Amino acid sequence: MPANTIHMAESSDKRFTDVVGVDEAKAELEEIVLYLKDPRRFTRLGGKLPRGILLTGPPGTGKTLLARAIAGEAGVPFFYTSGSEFEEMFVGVGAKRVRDLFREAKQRSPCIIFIDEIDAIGGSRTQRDQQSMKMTLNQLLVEMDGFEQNNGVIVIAATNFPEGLDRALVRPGRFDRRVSVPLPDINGRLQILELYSSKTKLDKCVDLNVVARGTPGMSGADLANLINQAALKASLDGANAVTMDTIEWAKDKILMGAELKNAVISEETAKMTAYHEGGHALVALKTDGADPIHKATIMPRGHSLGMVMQLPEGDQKSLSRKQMLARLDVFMGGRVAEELIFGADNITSGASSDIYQATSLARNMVTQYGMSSKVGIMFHDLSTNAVGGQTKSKIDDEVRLLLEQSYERATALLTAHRHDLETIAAALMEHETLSGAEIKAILSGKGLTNRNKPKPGVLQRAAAARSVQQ
Ligand SMILES: Nc1ncnc2c1ncn2[C@@H]1O[C@H](COP(=O)(O)OP(=O)(O)OP(=O)(O)O)[C@@H](O)[C@H]1O
Ligand SMILES: [Zn+2]
Repeated sequence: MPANTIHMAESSDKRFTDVVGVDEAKAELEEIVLYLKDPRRFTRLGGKLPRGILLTGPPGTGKTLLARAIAGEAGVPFFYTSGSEFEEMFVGVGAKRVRDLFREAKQRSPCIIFIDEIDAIGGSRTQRDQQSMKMTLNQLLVEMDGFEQNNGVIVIAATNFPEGLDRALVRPGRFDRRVSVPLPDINGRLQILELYSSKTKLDKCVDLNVVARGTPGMSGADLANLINQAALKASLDGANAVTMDTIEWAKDKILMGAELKNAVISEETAKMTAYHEGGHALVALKTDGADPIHKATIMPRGHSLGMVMQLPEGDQKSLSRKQMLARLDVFMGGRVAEELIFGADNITSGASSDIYQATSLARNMVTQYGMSSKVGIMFHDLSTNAVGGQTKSKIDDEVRLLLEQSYERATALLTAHRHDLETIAAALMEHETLSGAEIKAILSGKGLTNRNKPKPGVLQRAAAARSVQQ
């Protein structure tokens, strides 16, 4: 096949309603649709557009689908390519392909060029032929630099590894708008499950809220697959509807097939994480000098099962001793909560990063900030041999003391407010993510007011209506 006929424009029948649970990304992309519908009018009215848009996020979260939906909404041609495709057939033709692609796209404008896995040409690793890749990448940069604002071609690229991209690609005037397409939260998962089960007959025992709660870490593609597998199994079994058991079966099947096994967490782990993060949050809330909580979450991300994010107030170039002690206490809060609720035998390794951070802070207090009377106001450089054995052990004693006292303060605090800890943990298990304000509202008994809780979808409402009737 001659290289210049390889790029065929598709017409997309996808719409924004086909992509759910990623509302923020959709909102950010809406103006692109307006632009594509009438590029000249848009720019005449003063609209400024990014040249290229980078969709970032884990596999299967709907990046390709979103790009197709933009084309569908705007009614413009969609050129699909993937980074690996440029090089895979004949090494060295990548640059020519890029040139051909853009030429064709300009002829069909307004239109969308979508480049999946852009890291395959724009990344630094895994390339067989560095020289050829560079030429491909350079050609892409040349094409993008040659764009005029109103020529009607929008380039959208997707990657799972934005960090690995060549700097030149993300410079202003190139892929200068980044839109994140994250794994869906509980509400998003519910919407995706509803979308894909709308054409499937569900038994009334199926509560998609429960399924959504039990599938953290799954992407949209996983959830679509979950419903599909369950429907297949039900029809093979000759059943006339998908039951909760069938869904459990499908979930196991998917988890076994994927590395997701670690990503999707068990109910038990979720509970442990909820108390752990709840412990951090409650100590932060009740300790004078601690930074305010931005949010707490038990959504797994990377290697972490959850986290509490704090927002330091103002611009903190230096911290007081009181603020440092508060930080130590907040670090301790996670482990202390685990121990308090589940017993000393059941504490987990989940606190290892907390312990590491607390220890480094305590050590800095002793060796760099002159905050230990026993060690004195003196800088000790532990990375050299300049610190004698006796001093070293004195330093260790002081660090240990700081950590132990902090552990005791956190234990006293969480023991006294155990009920609040349970309230936060329960709310985290229900909602996965809570803002600082929401945590305060829950503790003051106000509950969550204007939060878009997982709304009972059509199917649940129907199921609820059925169960009331019976
Ligand atoms: N948010 C979503 N809403 C509806 N369907 C989704 C969503 N996310 C994923 N899907 C389903 O999963 C399929 C795969 O998603 P898609 O190819 O768009 O993911 P991607 O983010 O481009 O993944 P990759 O990084 O692996 O290319 C879609 O065709 C769709 O069926
Ligand atoms: Zn922790």
